[in-house]
Amino acid sequence: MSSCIYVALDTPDLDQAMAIAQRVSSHIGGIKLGLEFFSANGRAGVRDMASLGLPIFLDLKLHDIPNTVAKAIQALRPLKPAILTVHAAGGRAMMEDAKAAAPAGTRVVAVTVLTSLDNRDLSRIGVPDGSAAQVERLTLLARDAGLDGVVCSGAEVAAAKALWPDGFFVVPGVRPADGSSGDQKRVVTPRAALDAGASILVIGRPITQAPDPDQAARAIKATL
Ligand SMILES: O=c1ccn([C@@H]2O[C@H](COP(=O)(O)O)[C@@H](O)[C@H]2O)c(=O)[nH]1
Repeated sequence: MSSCIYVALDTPDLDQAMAIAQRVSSHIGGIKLGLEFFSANGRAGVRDMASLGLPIFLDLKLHDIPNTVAKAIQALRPLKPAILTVHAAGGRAMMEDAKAAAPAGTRVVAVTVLTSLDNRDLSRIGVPDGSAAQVERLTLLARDAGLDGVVCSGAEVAAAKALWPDGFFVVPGVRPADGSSGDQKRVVTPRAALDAGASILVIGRPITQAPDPDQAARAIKATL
């Protein structure tokens, strides 16, 4: 059975990303490449990673005016990523244009509230009523814009899924019970995220920074 774990390969080093992906490939369902990897390696690097045969989640979190986001996605079309992210805060028109520009078969999902933010951070950027309310608002906006799903923390995924039962829910900020949270502020365990309704789990440092990434991925998978 395919794994719901997407490993986040947050490194500028293509060889390192390739080596980790190969080591953990039997425990994961896909590879997540973000800004760090893409800024260093571009579309050619994404193609190299895709040669491993696993689905590619291109997590660029696009957030700009609708025309700019649509043109950026058109430039990414040849890569045919399985999943692509935009920020829901870019607004409904931006999300509609993002979906229209994406290749058929690519899930476009909207980041609601970054898992590195807590309610104090949100209050400082003009969101006084907390992450739960903001995730619900932006989930409805993403649904109405025709996207495929959202990114939220495991603490909000059950409520988001109740609003959008057939949505696709990406949950980062996932940590094994004994794991360090680092810069993540809204964290849950892999098992709790899945039980709450996550479609896929994004897991980076708990696997990539472990002394033995293969063993770490295997141990996390065993809890699911
Ligand atoms: O709200 C969000 C959206 C995306 N991410 C990304 O997920 C991984 C998490 O990495 P860890 O090392 O497991 O913390 C990372 O690539 C982020 O860019 C997120 O964490 N939160």
